[in-house]
Amino acid sequence: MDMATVNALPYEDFVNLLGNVVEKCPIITAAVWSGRPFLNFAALEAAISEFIDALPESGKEGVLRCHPDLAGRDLRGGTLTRESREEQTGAGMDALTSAEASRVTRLNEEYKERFGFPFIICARLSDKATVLRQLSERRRNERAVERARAVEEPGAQNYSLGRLVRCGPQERPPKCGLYRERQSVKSVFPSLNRSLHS
Ligand SMILES: NC(=O)N[C@H]1NC(=O)NC1=O
Repeated sequence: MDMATVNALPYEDFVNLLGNVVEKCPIITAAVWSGRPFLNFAALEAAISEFIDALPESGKEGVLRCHPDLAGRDLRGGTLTRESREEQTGAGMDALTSAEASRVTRLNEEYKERFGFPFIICARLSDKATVLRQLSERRRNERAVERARAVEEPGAQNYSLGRLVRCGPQERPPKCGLYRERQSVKSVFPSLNRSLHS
């Protein structure tokens, strides 16, 4: 989908399509909608980043809290968003041994107890060894350090912004962040085109 199409989307379609670019935080998409028209992909990406960066620390922590635990009850109970399920299963979170699952659960609880928000990692860029190692290491960070680390963590990846919106020919793929990193647009464009014009 190109930027002209994105810019022309009515509010409802804009939020229906891009509302989960930051996991379960459609308010971010609803807020940046008023920034249309976006000159290019980078401008849309920047608007999302700037909204998150402008949040008070409590707001940033709220965005972090909207993310499901890795290998948590949402995965076990089948209540993850489709995108989170793809990400977590892609990192092997559904294929842990019972010892690994117990360790992830314990470390997740310890992490949340210390920081007040869940451990966040870009599962798409990780495997279960990376998840276990980072969870074990990062739980010892200072709070402010870890909050910044979590916010900057390459996107906990639903439909990536780059997957929904085609960068211009000269544009670089978006930086990672809490929203989903670039994917190949072709892989979803036809279906999105169908969904928008169904
Ligand atoms: N806790 C956490 O990182 N969850 C997210 N990460 C990711 O890539 N998908 C998720 O569900």
